Amino acid sequence: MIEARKLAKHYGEKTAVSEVSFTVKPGQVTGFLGPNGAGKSTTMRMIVGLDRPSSGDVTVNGKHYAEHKDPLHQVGALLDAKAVHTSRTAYDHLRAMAATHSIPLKRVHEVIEMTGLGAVAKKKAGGFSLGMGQRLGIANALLGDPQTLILDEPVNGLDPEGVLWVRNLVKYLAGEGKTIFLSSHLMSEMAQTADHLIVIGRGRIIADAPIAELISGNSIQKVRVRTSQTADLTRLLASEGVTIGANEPETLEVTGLDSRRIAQIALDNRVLVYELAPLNASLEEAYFDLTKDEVEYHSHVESGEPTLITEGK
Ligand SMILES: Nc1ncnc2c1ncn2[C@@H]1O[C@H](COP(=O)(O)OP(=O)(O)OP(=O)(O)O)[C@@H](O)[C@H]1O
Repeated sequence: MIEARKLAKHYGEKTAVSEVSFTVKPGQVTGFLGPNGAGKSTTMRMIVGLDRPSSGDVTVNGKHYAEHKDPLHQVGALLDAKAVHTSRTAYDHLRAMAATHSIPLKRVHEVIEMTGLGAVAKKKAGGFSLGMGQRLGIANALLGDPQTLILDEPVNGLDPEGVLWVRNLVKYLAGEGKTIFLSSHLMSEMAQTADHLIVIGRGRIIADAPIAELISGNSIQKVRVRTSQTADLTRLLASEGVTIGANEPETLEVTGLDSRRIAQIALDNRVLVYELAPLNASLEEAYFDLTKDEVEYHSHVESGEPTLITEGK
């Protein structure tokens, strides 16, 4: 369990995190989302004591990270996959970590096996690809079989098999009752992995809810209707005050009425409808809706050339 209370971090004039309060519960995967520069990494770093809060407080399993006598058994973190001795082999890195935390060598072999590092374990970490570096970072986080796992962008650089492996791993660990807190910019991946989401924008929490609730509450539900009588149906639905889009022949996308009501109107007026499909809103839509005013760095592509502009600084 991670509990943040009015947690804040300022760098001079810059507020990276502004008095955030949230709880990350055991037994589920909690995703941490937000635009670039929103404060995700800073928050995660404060949880494990790598950054000192300017004010407020955060505890893991009831204590500040530094107060735990067995920190690696309490919290495993992947915050920067490049934070390894480049001249050490993966095996030596994990072995040194285990030796300094009274973790048996057997566990080193276990995490190497679990993370698929077997073939490269005796190679120097400095020569690792991004994906192999991520796997080593995850192996490191798992070393103490921690109750709480914090992963900043764990799937960054992983191949599709690796992405699937991380998804299954964190779901399995959550099922075992562990607390899992992970960030990712990959919306489709987050939608498939997380049970609960915390969304941060410009250092403030803008949503903290189960993923299904967040999607249904922050996106527009549409129904796709296929009919050869698009003109007739458009006229009939127009009187109901709906918004109708039409991007394909014989197809309408209706916003503002549910499929049952559309079916009833079509039946009452002898309009033949051969498909009626509620369109599932995506996490991406909900996310863009939630964060549209919170994005610090916008990409502009009017001229074909992306430009970075900074607001609010
Ligand atoms: N050491 C630092 N000194 C000054 N400003 C910092 C420092 N670390 C972070 N910041 C600023 O704090 C804000 C939050 O940064 P942070 O890295 O936590 O965001 P993030 O949500 O993790 O972003 P990203 O998705 O790009 O990784 C940013 O505006 C960043 O520039």
